[in-house]
Amino acid sequence: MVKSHVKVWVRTRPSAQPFDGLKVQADGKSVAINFPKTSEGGQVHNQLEGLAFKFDGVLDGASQEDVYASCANEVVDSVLAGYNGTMFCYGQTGAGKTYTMSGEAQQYSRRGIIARAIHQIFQEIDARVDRQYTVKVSYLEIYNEVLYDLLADNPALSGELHVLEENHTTFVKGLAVKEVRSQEEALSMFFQGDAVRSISAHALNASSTRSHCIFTLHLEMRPSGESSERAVHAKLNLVDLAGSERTKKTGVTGQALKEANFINKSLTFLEQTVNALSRKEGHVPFRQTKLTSVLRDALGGNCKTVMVANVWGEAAHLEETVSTLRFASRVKLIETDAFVTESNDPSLLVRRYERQIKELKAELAMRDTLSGRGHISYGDLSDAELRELALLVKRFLSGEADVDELPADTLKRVKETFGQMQLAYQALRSELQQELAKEAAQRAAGTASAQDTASGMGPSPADQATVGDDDLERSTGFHVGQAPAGARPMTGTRENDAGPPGTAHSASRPRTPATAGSARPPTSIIDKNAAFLRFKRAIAEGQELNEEVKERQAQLKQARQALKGATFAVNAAKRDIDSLADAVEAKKGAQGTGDSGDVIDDEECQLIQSLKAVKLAYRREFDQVKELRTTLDGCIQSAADAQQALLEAFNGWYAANGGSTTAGMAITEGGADELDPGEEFDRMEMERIMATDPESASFVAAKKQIRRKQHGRR
Ligand SMILES: Nc1ncnc2c1ncn2[C@@H]1O[C@H](COP(=O)(O)OP(=O)(O)OP(=O)(O)O)[C@@H](O)[C@H]1O
Repeated sequence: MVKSHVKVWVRTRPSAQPFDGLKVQADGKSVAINFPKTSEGGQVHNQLEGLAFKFDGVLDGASQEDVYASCANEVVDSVLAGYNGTMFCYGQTGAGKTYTMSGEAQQYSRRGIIARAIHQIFQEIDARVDRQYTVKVSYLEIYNEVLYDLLADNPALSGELHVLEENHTTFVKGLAVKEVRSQEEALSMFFQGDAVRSISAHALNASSTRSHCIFTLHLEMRPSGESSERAVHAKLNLVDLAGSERTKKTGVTGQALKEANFINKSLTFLEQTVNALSRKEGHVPFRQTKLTSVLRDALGGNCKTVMVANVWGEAAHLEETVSTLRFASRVKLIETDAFVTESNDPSLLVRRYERQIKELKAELAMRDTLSGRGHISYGDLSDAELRELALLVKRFLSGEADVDELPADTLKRVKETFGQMQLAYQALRSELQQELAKEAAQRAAGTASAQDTASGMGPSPADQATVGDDDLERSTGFHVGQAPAGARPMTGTRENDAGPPGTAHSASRPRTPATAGSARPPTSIIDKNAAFLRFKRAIAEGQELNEEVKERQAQLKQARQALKGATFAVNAAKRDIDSLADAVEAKKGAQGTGDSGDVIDDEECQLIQSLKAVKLAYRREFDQVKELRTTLDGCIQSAADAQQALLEAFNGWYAANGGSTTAGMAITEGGADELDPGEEFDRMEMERIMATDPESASFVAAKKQIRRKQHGRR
């Protein structure tokens, strides 16, 4: 942070009738004013004979070039070094503020500070190959306490700007900040804005500017290339204030009087602000007016600031000159704290983080390989993996897979497993509710038409839907039991009520694998499972596809084993490397570090050669692990594809044979295949029991289980 006082320079406007009581001292920094005597020989000014002021410099009769070199050049250098800078011209109407800041547009030699600053900035940009710059410009006008954007397409309609405060700094919300790529572009922006500035003829100035204007150059600088995501931001505010005037003296009326009142009021607030700052008061009334709000940083914040006090050194303007110099001497007391503002470029930061993630993943993969976990993937599960997991969860729920088979290698897989369980649970609950409702409805209808049934007119018991079917139980792992009389489906607990449409894939919800998703309509799951069995066993297409599934699953198993073997070999090689490296170190230690340290004996030479060989073997094994990992991925996909093909073919066949393609189906991979004719008979028997005498279902089921165990023993 650089603490500095605001630098103040005084510039005198050339005059044909200079006031001889105004003297610039030999040091080039001080001004002395000797007040004239009244006709009666008294003092005109508060009984004072004179006043003396000292500034950073007095520019008397100085050319535009000299003015720039003396007081502007240094600020612009600071801005190019990353500090904010502000230059402002203050003085009475007609004292030469606009001439100093903007100059005379028609004459190049008389161009002002703005044009010269633009030139200096672009000259520096052209000369620096080690830095990249982005330059933007804005042009703000404060006229009668309203903010206007002089670079807006229609500046007259741009009065919707607001000064906002953020982190003790202010900015104008809505002000256009336009990028310029060359000196020409920046200058044409400046001229374009200048052309729409509020100018009107005045008694003291034929082309008086009736507003405060701030032309700002916004710079963003960073080292060339992509090496750094840090960027430095700096602003250069070039401010041309409207001129103060004594309206009684100038006799302005109408619009000019209104403008003068606004100008004087805002300059009075500026003076109050400067007074508070110079006296280091606790409260500084920045917010009293737009001007002080906008100049907040320049006056007491993060900025290097220079003021040019323009004076019109004629006897007629003595009072205004004294007032300007008094104000200037107070401004000189103000301290600012300038510091370089750095920010991070988000796009470059993202690239750096991506690089880091890649490196960390590689590191993790290496560690996993070394610890025998080379097959683990930390990324999102592919659709094939998701389908495989859904099948595994279903097998687990139906009791066909052991809990040890569930993945526990990464948190992602564990979470996904729970997600799949949640999906399966919701689907089952929905199906069961529907089955229960159907059953209850049928029972109610059965009571009502008992007469019809007795006379053989109702549906046969075997045709009725069942609850607690053994196959269902087997496929889900849940015991359904018996629906209580009068059971009704629960409301508001359907699968679809789990969330609004489209939320099923949100981060907090389990992802639905392509073959296992979608809400299921009330169709008999048992019938469809039985049909699936038939399709795989008795239908040629189903048999063929089922064989394919089995073959690919066998390949998958083989690929897993191969990967396991290769991982084991890598670990063995790593262990060999470690022990050989230890042996080499031990040998070196035993030989000591004398002059003969570079000479090695046969044994050490052999150890080193073995180490080299093992390292080579390790590299080979490691490459093989990588290759096998790719093969395994392919096998997972291929097995899932085969399963998918089987399901699709089955659905087609099922629909063609009168089944509903939307009916839910518990895929009992392998398990359902194991139903023998006896079990098939059991299942049919259970269906019949549930239809005729549901209360005996538990009894029958228990018997059946015993039968199954006996069958297993056989
Ligand atoms: N140093 C100077 N050298 C030559 N001409 C000057 C100088 N200073 C001012 N002038 C001339 O004086 C006139 C008034 O100057 P200018 O418009 O810059 O005053 P101002 O302080 O901006 O007034 P206002 O507040 O009314 O806008 C202009 O015609 C300008 O060319």
